[in-house]
Amino acid sequence: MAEPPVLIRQDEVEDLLHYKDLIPRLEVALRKFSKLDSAEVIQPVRTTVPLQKYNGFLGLMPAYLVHEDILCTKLVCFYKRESGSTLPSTQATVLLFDPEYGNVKAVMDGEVITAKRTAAVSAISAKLLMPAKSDVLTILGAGHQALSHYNVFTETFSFKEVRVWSRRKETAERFAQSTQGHVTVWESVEEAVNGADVIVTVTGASEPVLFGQWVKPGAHVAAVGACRPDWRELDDVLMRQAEVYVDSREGAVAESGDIILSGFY
Ligand SMILES: NC(=O)C1=CN([C@@H]2O[C@H](COP(=O)(O)OP(=O)(O)OC[C@H]3O[C@@H](n4cnc5c(N)ncnc54)[C@H](O)[C@@H]3O)[C@@H](O)[C@H]2O)C=CC1
Ligand SMILES: O=C(O)C1=NCCCC1
Repeated sequence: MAEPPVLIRQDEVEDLLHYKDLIPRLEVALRKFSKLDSAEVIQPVRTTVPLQKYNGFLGLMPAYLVHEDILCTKLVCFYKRESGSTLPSTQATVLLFDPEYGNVKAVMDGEVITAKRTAAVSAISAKLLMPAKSDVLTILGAGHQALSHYNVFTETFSFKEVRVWSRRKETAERFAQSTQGHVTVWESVEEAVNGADVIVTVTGASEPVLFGQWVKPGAHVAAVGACRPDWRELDDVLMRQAEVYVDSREGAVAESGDIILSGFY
């Protein structure tokens, strides 16, 4: 009989998962995953189960890395919360399987994995695509992803200025007080992104918050928040003037509201 699974708690994942290890591993995995007809990473577009009563979704995200023989799945519930709600917007668990026997070997907290994996991928995109001289980073949104993006972007790059905007100024101020380095708080998106070289959008918005007319030509936008077909963060002008890179075309056209609703595809 198989051993019962190991349980890896959130604080343990936090201690074990470091960007210096995560980024190179993700670069390798993304390179394989993004290949057309990749046979090395089997990762179907996730299945989502609507939780209409709670304004949320359950996402099932299985993946198999063939050569490494790693079989796992993330199970994530995510919600659109009212402003000021104290309920979590994301809850995630990652299961690691023994691919030969099919038993679960480890049950891991997925909160930190979600925060760090997502931010690390944005940092990889910036490494490849941001202007060579990037001094100003603007983060739109001030939640969990904002913090993980702040951490990895300041650990990986040398920005002269980091700005934050959130729809409630107090939330942005709280965020700025929680960071290691200095962050300036801005009251409007237009001002916050004026002259920014890199913009990270990590809001729970359903309508565009970032408009193309405000974005400096050549700036890099890491668009993270609008991960449902009817959610948006970027307007049509920005989508039309941008060169768009995605990890998975299949996933993007099924799930990205910015791509689908702008008619980009
Ligand atoms: N693409 C991906 O792989 C991932 C996407 N996400 C998405 O990223 C977004 C942020 O996630 P978390 O930071 O974990 O959430 P969070 O709840 O911790 O923070 C959300 C932030 O967005 C702001 N916000 C909410 N509604 C807004 C609106 N209508 N307009 C402007 N700002 C609004 C909130 O005030 C808060 O600052 C969510 O939409 C989440 O679903 C999260 C994880 C992974
Ligand atoms: O990990 C992801 O991918 C998530 N997508 C939607 C929001 C929750 C996490």
